[in-house]
Amino acid sequence: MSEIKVIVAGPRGKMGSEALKMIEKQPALSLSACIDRKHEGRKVSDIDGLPPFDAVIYTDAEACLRQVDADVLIDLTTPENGYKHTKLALENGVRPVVGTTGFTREQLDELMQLSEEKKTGAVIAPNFAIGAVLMMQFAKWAAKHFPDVEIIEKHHDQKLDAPSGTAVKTAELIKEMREPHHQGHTDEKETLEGARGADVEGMKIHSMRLPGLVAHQEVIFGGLGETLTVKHDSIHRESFMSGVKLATEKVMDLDVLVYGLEYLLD
Ligand SMILES: NC(=O)C1=CN([C@@H]2O[C@H](COP(=O)(O)OP(=O)(O)OC[C@H]3O[C@@H](n4cnc5c(N)ncnc54)[C@H](OP(=O)(O)O)[C@@H]3O)[C@@H](O)[C@H]2O)C=CC1
Ligand SMILES: O=C(O)C1=N[C@H](C(=O)O)C[C@H](O)C1
Repeated sequence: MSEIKVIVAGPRGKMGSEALKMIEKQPALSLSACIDRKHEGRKVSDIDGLPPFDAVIYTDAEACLRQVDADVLIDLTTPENGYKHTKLALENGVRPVVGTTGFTREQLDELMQLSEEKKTGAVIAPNFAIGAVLMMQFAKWAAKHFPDVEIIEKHHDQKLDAPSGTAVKTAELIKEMREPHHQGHTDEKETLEGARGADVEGMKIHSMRLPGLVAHQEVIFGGLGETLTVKHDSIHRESFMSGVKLATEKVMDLDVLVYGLEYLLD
């Protein structure tokens, strides 16, 4: 396999900096450039705490994606910027691998259509941790037998989007197995607004944000006289990196956008 040339957007972030460390360890990947909000024209190696790459930092994403010779854009930024970068990448023939969450359904549909039009593969994965992908698949399976379900996701307090991309994706997978229906007492009333969480066709999603947390989710199913809990914890962001690497390699063979790492697992 020839070397895959990568641009990373968000290199100073919690995930972006972890992605740079992963690229540094992979002989099959090379860093062509970074997209950041700061440090125009400087080398990555000039920035405190980042690995010693000679790759140059661009603050203008469009200029970067037009000018730099790259195969893949890894985006780990914010919902608004991640969407813009993904669109620009597709328009410039660079394959996006997107971990950024918080895109709307309309944005995802638009990006899928653009990817198809441009015949440029893309991966948008709300969670790159293999354990989290399995947790979502197990939850989908369980929903066939346990239609009453609530999702509790817990994250660090710097997270911008709620519910998490993982919780949204989990609810979408469960929806494929579960008929919409009300859960709980039909006369139930919230005496404090929001007490029952967000509602997706009757199932509930609860989002917790606290310092000290990384990324955690429980999917709790209730049946007659029993409950089943499917649970996943990322306790370090290196948990996401084997998935980022896999997506970066596999996107080279795609000509459509896939939403979820499960499509790339054997
Ligand atoms: N799919 C997955 O497995 C995972 C996804 N995520 C998602 O990844 C994203 C990043 O998460 P995380 O690393 O924790 O967040 P951070 O806030 O730590 O990092 C985001 C980085 O993006 C930078 N940034 C903001 N705007 C721009 C821009 N226009 N161009 C380039 N860089 C920009 C920020 O810079 P500054 O600090 O100066 O604002 C910051 O360095 C989130 O959407 C999160 O939900 C997180 C973990 C796993
Ligand atoms: O912001 C995070 O940290 C995470 N975001 C993703 C999400 O929204 O699901 C993935 C993981 O949960 C960590």
